[in-house]
Amino acid sequence: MSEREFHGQVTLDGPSGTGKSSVARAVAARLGAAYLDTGAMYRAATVAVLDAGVDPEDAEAVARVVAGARIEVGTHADTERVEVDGTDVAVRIRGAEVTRAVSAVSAVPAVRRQLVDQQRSLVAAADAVVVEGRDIGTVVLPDATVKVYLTAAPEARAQRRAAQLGLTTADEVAELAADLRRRDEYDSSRADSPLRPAADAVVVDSTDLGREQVVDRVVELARSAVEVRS
Ligand SMILES: Nc1ncnc2c1ncn2[C@@H]1O[C@H](COP(=O)(O)OP(=O)(O)OP(=O)(O)O)[C@@H](O)[C@H]1O
Ligand SMILES: Nc1ccn([C@H]2C[C@H](O)[C@@H](COP(=O)(O)O)O2)c(=O)n1
Repeated sequence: MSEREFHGQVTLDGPSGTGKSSVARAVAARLGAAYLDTGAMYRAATVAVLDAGVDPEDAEAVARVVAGARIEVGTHADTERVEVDGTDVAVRIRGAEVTRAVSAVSAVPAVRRQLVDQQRSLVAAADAVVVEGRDIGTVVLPDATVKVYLTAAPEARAQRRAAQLGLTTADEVAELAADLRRRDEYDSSRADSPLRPAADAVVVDSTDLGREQVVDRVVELARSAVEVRS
């Protein structure tokens, strides 16, 4: 099978900063597949909550605000489109204010139901798609063609994130590491759809792998899965 003949779904789940987005985009480009960043959807929902002046820990109010928000994301690997009620929030969703609040918003079951429905509709419209998040292999697409759970040592993740943001001091890296730990803990311990590998996921530890090596591994898994099925 050539890479471009892939039809199906590749899921990439894992903790924060393991390389899901960068790997998923590159895999989608190699496979000629659509790309869905579900974290961006929870981040967009968080923008709506913050703009409504609602406490992210107030589950009822959060659910009400998100139910009334129009959240739209693109599915092209080479461009990012994220809008809330027609406003472009692609840059804002990556800011510290949203990052601090997103775990609480994404733990609200009604928010998850709404966004999972939307994610499944977007996936259904694509012949081939790479989807990244926390619960894609376990909840959103339990019958996906290939499931990958990406991990990396916490120190490597903090260093990579620091390099990405241009932060250099030990204090800055320590702060990033603490934020990653806090989000992992929150995302893994919530009652609804906690972060965990699906039973049939292939675990890929990227601590000692370059990004391209991880991409090669995932593309190879996609190719093998289709060959085994055909
Ligand atoms: N194997 C790798 N080796 C070195 N750096 C990497 C590797 N994979 C990804 N990176 C870099 O690590 C940083 C974090 O990656 P990325 O944003 O893709 O992670 P993520 O899992 O999507 O994070 P989050 O869940 O917080 O959105 C980026 O700068 C990316 O280029
Ligand atoms: N399928 C998903 C995707 C994301 N989340 C939550 C948990 C994360 O902390 C947050 C932001 O995701 P990121 O952009 O860092 O990948 O959104 C989730 O619960 N389920």
